[in-house]
Amino acid sequence: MEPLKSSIHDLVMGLPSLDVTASLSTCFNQLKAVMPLDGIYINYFDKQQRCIWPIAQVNALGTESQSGKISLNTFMCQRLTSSHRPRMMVLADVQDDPVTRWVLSNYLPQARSVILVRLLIDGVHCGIIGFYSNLANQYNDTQAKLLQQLHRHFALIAALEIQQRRQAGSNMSFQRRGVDQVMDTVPETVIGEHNGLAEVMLKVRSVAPTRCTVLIQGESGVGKEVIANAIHQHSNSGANFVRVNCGAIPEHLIDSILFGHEKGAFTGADRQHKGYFEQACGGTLFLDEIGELPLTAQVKLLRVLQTRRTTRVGGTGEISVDFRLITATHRNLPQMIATGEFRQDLWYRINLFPLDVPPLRERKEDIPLLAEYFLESAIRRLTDDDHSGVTEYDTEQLMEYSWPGNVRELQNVIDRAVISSRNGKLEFDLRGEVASVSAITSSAPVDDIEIIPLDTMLSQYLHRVLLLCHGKIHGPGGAAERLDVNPNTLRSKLKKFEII
Ligand SMILES: Nc1ncnc2c1ncn2[C@@H]1O[C@H](COP(=O)(O)OP(=O)(O)OP(=O)(O)O)[C@@H](O)[C@H]1O
Repeated sequence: MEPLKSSIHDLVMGLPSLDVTASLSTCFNQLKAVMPLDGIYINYFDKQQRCIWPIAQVNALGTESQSGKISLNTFMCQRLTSSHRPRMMVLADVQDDPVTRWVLSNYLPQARSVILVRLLIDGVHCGIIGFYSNLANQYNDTQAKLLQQLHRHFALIAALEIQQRRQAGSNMSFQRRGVDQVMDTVPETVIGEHNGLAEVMLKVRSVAPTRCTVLIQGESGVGKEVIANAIHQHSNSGANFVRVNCGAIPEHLIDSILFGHEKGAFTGADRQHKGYFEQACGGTLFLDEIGELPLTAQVKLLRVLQTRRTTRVGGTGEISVDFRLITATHRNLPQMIATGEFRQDLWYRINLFPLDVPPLRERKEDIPLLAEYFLESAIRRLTDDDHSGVTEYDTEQLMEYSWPGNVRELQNVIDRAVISSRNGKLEFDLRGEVASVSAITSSAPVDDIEIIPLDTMLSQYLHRVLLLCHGKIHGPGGAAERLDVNPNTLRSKLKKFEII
């Protein structure tokens, strides 16, 4: 331990610079010779905005000043500001502390064991400096106590750095707020990108800059749209991302919506409308639920992909359209080709780079991070109350469930838990599916049950639900909302059972 002690003594006496990257670099070079160390990072805790601002980090490749922010939920903020949180912590594994696990999963997923030294100014927590190794179980309390001597220097640096950033970009936080609003619909970061979605994201990064056509496949609610968005973001094109839900366009409007129309092309066309192909020019066109596109529209889409030209309804001239195409479906397209519901030639055109997004039950390691992310978003959107956060017991429960509705179902379960929480304590109801089935059968005496095929049962049940909802599928009070399923999923089931 002596070498570490004397190195830290030298550092405390001799860190002359108030420049953050220079200070981190000096520390890293001296300390890595006397303790296990793969990197050091420093970040700032912003209580008002309930987030962490990464400031800088150093590793064997050099130093890096950082930007961006990591949102925290109420539970995480409470943990950080709690007077019980020790001034330094030794984590044998980052998994041992939910806040550190969340923060590092965003930008240092390789870190395993960490010494955290809190940076306090006038006793107020303003951030941390973290010393990490990529291996678990590398540190002890003696090392942590020695490293704690560096906290004053880095607390000062963190405070100065944040002050400078605030002055330099008083409109930066405004811009970030804009991004946050977008995050509530399509998240900027893909949760699980370093865990259960690591392989998918590897493909995303390699295909993104190529403008190659991508077909994203996966069950309903797995995050296909999130992946499509990530491809667009990693392509750095900066141009439009136009999403079209093919299942949501009424069949008689498909032409005018995809291709656009000229003024007067039909009754009610009181002005010219640019179609989605035109709107996506120079950027990305994302055709979601492509399996729902009727055959007539499939033929027209194929023609656009072959010629890269479209004609507006009621128009005469052809318009060149240049866009990157991403499609997605939860349907089995080869099976649809076999039954004549999907054109094989179109499938060849769109299936250039297939990307499969695995269901949540096959990547359960993502559940804790997703739960924390959704909880934070639900609290922000739905309540002003404080919440206890996701306890270890809750996480176990969430991990045991099979999530037939995938990530979307997890998000709904968390929203419901926040809405129905009492005294800030969350209660997860994972019996949604079971409850509705028992509601149908409970009216019949047990020994009187006629066993019928599941599909017949489902078809009859959906038929009754639709009658109850006066035929309304989409929107408030509609069958999809009452059944808590995606309207497109419901629509395809209703079509399958020939109810609509
Ligand atoms: N990896 C992820 N990180 C953060 N949020 C996610 C992730 N995956 C899914 N979500 C969220 O879950 C919900 C469902 O995701 P999304 O709409 O992308 O699924 P989908 O596969 O396109 O569903 P569908 O087939 O029904 O269209 C969305 O609110 C999305 O923001």
